[in-house]
Amino acid sequence: MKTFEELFEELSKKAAAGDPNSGTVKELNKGTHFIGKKIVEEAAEVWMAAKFETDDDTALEISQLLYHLQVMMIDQKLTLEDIYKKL
Ligand SMILES: N=c1c2ncn([C@@H]3O[C@H](COP(=O)(O)OP(=O)(O)OP(=O)(O)O)[C@@H](O)[C@H]3O)c2ncn1[C@@H]1O[C@H](COP(=O)(O)O)[C@@H](O)[C@H]1O
Repeated sequence: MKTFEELFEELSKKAAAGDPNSGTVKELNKGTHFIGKKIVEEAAEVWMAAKFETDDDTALEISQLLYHLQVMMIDQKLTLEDIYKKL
């Protein structure tokens, strides 16, 4: 189990290191348009899981949406603080 902050730190380090085995690095290399499409896709999966699947399925889809949002934050060079200031 990991927190939102721990995941962001992990992804930021992988991005900085350019780890070739990292799915995050591969996704970042595909660019903003690709990441945006993943966010829209995962958001729809959250909606469908909430409507038709179990709580556990919905939690999984929400975790995946949060992951892709973090990838977009890194792509856009946004920090956690940048987001928290808006909450
Ligand atoms: N939390 C996640 C995470 N959530 C979602 N995903 C990615 O998002 C995809 C979502 O799965 P879906 O089945 O919905 O999507 P899909 O379209 O069927 O799958 P793809 O064709 O996109 O692979 C997964 O295949 C992963 O590629 C994630 N990839 C990585 N992480 C975590 O990120 C960290 C770094 O991962 P790496 O960069 O790969 O080392 C690790 O701690 C991982 O646990």
